[in-house]
Amino acid sequence: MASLLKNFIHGNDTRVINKVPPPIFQSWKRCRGLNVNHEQLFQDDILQSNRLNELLDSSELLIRTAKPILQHIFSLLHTGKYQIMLSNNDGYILETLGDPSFVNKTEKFFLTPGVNWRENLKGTNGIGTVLIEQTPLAIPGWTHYSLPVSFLDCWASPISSSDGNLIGVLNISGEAGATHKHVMEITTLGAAMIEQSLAIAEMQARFNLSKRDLDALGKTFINSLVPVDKGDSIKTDQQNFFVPISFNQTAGCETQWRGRSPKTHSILDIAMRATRTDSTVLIQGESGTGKEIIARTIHNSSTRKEKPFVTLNCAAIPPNLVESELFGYTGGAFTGAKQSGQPGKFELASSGTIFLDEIGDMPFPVQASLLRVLQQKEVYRIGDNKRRVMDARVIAATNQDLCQMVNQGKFRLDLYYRLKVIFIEIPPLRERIEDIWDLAPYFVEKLCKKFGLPRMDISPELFHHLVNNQWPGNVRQLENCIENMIALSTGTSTLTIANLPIEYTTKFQCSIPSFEDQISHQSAQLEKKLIIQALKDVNGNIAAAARKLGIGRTTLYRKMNKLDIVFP
Ligand SMILES: Nc1ncnc2c1ncn2[C@@H]1O[C@H](COP(=O)(O)OP(=O)(O)OP(=O)(O)O)[C@@H](O)[C@H]1O
Repeated sequence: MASLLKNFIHGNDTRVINKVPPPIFQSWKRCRGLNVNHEQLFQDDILQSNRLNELLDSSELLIRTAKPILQHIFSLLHTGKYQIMLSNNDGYILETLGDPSFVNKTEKFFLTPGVNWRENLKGTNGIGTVLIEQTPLAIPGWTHYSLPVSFLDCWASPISSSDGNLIGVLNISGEAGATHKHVMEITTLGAAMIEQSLAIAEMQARFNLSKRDLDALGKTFINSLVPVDKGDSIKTDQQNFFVPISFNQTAGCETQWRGRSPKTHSILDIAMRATRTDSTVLIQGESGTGKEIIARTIHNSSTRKEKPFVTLNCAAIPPNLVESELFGYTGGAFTGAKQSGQPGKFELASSGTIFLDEIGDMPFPVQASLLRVLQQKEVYRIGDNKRRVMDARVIAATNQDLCQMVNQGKFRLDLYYRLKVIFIEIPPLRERIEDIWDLAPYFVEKLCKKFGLPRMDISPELFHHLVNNQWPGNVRQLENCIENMIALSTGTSTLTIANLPIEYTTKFQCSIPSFEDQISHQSAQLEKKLIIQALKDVNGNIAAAARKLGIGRTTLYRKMNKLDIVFP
């Protein structure tokens, strides 16, 4: 393999071009064009300690955010014979972490903070070449343009800020020729984790800043309106002033419903449109996804908001009592009935909203009575023939698949359609994990207030743990987990993984796919991408694609089959 580079340096491009990955070939061309030294590695551009300290200070956020992630990914590199490096977007190494015996070996090759690894200085290498190509790359030892570093196999991935600017590179180096499993995937995942942590940190900073600005703005505004000596009225006006602000911030939605995912946005969008009418709404979603909170949001944002919001959990009361709970009864209507009689939930919800939770558990015979009420807009108490107008808006919720229940004859088709005039499906939290970025800090703030504790932050590692869990109990489980951590915390200002109760750590291990599994999933995706690209490049010619990929035709067919690749 090393002879390929020699051939290239001597100008034999045609011998090399098809045997070297295109980004490496381009990099070699750049290095040759710039006369980068092939035999020696020069000590160009190494920062003196004062300049290095300045650089480390100005990169503090990136380093602080990346450090725990570097430790985490180092723990995943099983043999430990690796060195991880973080560089900035100028190619300067900012931080390194590695196996001490291996680092001893690499130090003399300048893999230390303050050394610049731009491609024009050091030739083809993980940091420098990725800074130019801006894509994850594997740089096997023999592809390094500078011979002295050919003893290293490297993998590197770019790190971008939330606005898409390149801010650095994550590079992992190991001994060339050794067996390296999943290092490319670990590198790209590590870079993605750093990007995610930075986005969270930025968001927290922005939130704190805007809260400070808002407080300052509030004070200025009040001071300019109200004479300073009227302490009480200042307080009242200040409260009034903040009401429209928080109302606007939640896009007109009067119940706090957190979440930034497109799925949550579209749910809120349907919910807000539902407030304009009195049509029945059916909300479907797993337990703890927020069905009740969305029902309350619809009620609180509608013209009915001053009227009652009455809930009936159809699964929580004995089937024989559901009817009397819903419609009420007259005195002595049945054994055990109150002498004075009792209004039903429909009457109690008059002009407001009735929320029928777990509607899938409504007994079949009661479904017919409910349908009648919805159609005729009137209720009769059990044992009574006095007609009462039913003007409550009905919102029903279920965690079962009602359509399937209809097919199985367990739920009435006509009632199903009556309820499903507006349909809202809330996906499980694991399908909208971006929401955790809003939900977790929201619950921390809410629960700190509840327990009378000072504000707390969430460490980036804990955030990663939270966003990587499957949350089978959805938002409720997340809230309970955070409540647990806060309740058991002892004077900490930042919640970390150490605050997770043991049983939760075990649960995390059980419920999330192992890192190995995640990696093999990622590898499969990567493999799929490469195969599709190769097929595209050769217009679907299987033999040519197999040659391009360096595998046999049968293997390619087998892989296409396994990865569901259909290529016309
Ligand atoms: N988007 C959200 N923002 C803030 N809190 C939320 C959100 N979604 C759910 N919650 C909170 O999570 C908990 C569970 O929500 P909710 O009771 O609405 O779920 P549900 O789907 O009705 O559950 P179940 O099916 O078990 O009745 C509540 O404490 C609720 O306040």
